[in-house]
Amino acid sequence: MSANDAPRAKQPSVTYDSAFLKACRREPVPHTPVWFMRQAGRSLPEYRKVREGIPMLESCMRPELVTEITLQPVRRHDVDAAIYFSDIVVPLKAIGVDLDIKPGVGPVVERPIRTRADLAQLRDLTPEDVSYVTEAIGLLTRELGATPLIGFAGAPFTLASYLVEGGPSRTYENAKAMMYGDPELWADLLDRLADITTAFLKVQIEAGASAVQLFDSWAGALAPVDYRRSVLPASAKVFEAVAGYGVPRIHFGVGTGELLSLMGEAGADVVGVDWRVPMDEAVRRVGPGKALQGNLDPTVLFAPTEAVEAKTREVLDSAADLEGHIFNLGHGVMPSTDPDALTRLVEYVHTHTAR
Ligand SMILES: Cc1c2[nH]c(c1CCC(=O)O)Cc1[nH]c(c(CCC(=O)O)c1C)Cc1[nH]c(c(CCC(=O)O)c1C)Cc1[nH]c(c(C)c1CCC(=O)O)C2
Repeated sequence: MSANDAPRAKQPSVTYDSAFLKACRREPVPHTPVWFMRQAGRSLPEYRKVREGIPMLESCMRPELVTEITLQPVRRHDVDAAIYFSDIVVPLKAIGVDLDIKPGVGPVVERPIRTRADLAQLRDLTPEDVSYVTEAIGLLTRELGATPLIGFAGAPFTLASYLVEGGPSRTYENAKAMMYGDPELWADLLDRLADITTAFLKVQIEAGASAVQLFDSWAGALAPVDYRRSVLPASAKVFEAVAGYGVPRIHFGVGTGELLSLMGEAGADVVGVDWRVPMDEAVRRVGPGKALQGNLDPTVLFAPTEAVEAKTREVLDSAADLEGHIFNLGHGVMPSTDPDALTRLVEYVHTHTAR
């Protein structure tokens, strides 16, 4: 099936005119829309309460719990979009990869993928493998009404980094050794992950997600030449495969200042920017025709309110000439962030950009 034959998403028309989707489409907005990566999670006491005694991956498979956790930051902060509560390794778990999310560590893979034979761990993902996602998104879109829901998945490189290393890494030495030493195996691994990621995004869009974000969180570890040759083709395959749905596609990574133009080239409608590159410079690197998302340093929220406001002003000023700007942090909310600081930040952006 080519991208253009893709079934149309069950796009709830009530979300179409939201500030978030307008900004993604680079249309005029009533105010700059705001949401936060990792807005659902450990910064919220109500999250810690409902998660008590339930392991992370198990919580991702309970539709009522997923719905409640996804809605918590929307109720509390008045953000312009919800992000589906899950994790990038959920689709891998769903096809039977032996992995767990260890508190304070992150995803840990029992049998890391190092040889061609290890690829057998990765079969195709079917909607039945993640029926709880379809169910949760059905519940969520009803509750959310006019507030758009963002679906997401891990990009092939970031997923591969966990699968090859066996867990979080600072250097990605095993993944890079495969990329340089056995380019064919590497390309086959990323291609298989692209198909799994595509299937997972399609489930979310067909269930009612209004936009999707591809997290290539660790792509910043790569030089542009290696990103273009060994990573971009797999991410581009994902973006192309969901293009026909017409929902905005966001592409995000950390430390990707030198990759911004390539990340746009991969096929995104919106490029996420971390805090290291100001938005006016980011737009020059990405080029015309794409909206940008970002980019307040998440650690700024630990400073007094006046400092948060001054740094927020800087972001808004550097984004003032953008055609489409979605305000976000440059990476996820840190667990020890004061949730009230997030609520104040949303209100500040809304009032200072009201048109
Ligand atoms: C790299 C990555 C992962 N997971 C994710 C990424 C890409 C985003 C990024 O760059 O931060 C994506 C993710 N993970 C989670 C979300 C929820 C939705 C949201 O953004 O609000 C999203 C979008 C929940 C989660 N994912 C995880 C938690 C914490 C687990 C818990 O609450 O018990 C949550 C709320 C676990 C996880 N999962 C992962 C890590 C590094 C960790 C943290 C480990 C730790 O410090 O404990 C892998």
